[in-house]
Amino acid sequence: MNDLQTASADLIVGRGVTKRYKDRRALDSINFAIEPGRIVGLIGPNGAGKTTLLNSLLGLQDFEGDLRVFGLDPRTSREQLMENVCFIADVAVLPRWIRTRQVIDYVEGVHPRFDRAKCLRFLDQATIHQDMKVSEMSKGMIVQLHLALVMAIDARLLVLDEPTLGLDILHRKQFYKRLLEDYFDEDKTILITTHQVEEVESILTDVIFIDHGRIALQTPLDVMGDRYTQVLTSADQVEAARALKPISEQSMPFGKSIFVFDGADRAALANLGEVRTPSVADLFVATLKGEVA
Ligand SMILES: Nc1ncnc2c1ncn2[C@@H]1O[C@H](COP(=O)(O)OP(=O)(O)OP(=O)(O)O)[C@@H](O)[C@H]1O
Repeated sequence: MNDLQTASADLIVGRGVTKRYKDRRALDSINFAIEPGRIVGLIGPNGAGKTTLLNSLLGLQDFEGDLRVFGLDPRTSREQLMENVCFIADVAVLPRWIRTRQVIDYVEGVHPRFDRAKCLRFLDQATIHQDMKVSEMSKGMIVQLHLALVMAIDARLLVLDEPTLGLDILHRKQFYKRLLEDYFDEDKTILITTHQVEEVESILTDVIFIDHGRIALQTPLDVMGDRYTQVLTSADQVEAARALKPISEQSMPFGKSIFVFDGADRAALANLGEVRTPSVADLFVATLKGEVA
């Protein structure tokens, strides 16, 4: 077994991970695991602990508990870890004065697995030339530049922290589509934090909901439909639905209500109204706030 293989099948494993700031716990003894070959959405409201968790697993800050990434402790093996990790913060951070060539020089200098020729091929496709300044690029071109940089790094773990902040919906969708089509394969794992659940959910294989420093839910999306059911009822079925102990309830116009159930029998729920699997966004709100978006 080489240094980057883990004893278990998991790429990242956290046990009792805690981060304290004086008397506040930004991470409160969390347990979680991420398998290789997955695209995981780390989703939580402001101040939930997303950035704290990313910083911990990237070795950027100290914490208590046990956290392994490729079997390595990020506190002591950050350098070795970074050979297989690519971390990109939001796409709006490039300084406007910088030229494409300078950005490429920088990434080449800091990342051992950056392939310059590959990056240039992606940029050619996007018709971004090397002397162009960021200030001369449209938002869409900046997205392409970021993608070219990301996709030219042969990292086994890609960590994206709010990658599309500041972009319009078309460019946000374009970013995720290309990431999925041109970058992702089963040897890679992508961890994305975002508030914009709707547009990322179509590419995710798993979600981790985090709130107040705790994991509220961790589930692969392909089993989510077996566990959670959303039902739209008319007014006369509301009491019957409540009796089945939904995890959330929301009133709708014309006396209708939307309920989300955890682990209830779908056939029984079908008698109450229109049944479907909740979206990730609906489930997120139901899990965290007890009402459906
Ligand atoms: N350096 C720090 N000193 C003190 N408290 C901090 C520090 N960094 C984060 N916190 C606190 O830890 C908690 C989690 O913060 P974190 O930045 O991880 O949240 P987040 O989920 O990334 O939020 P956002 O979506 O708003 O970026 C918050 O209550 C925050 O105030």
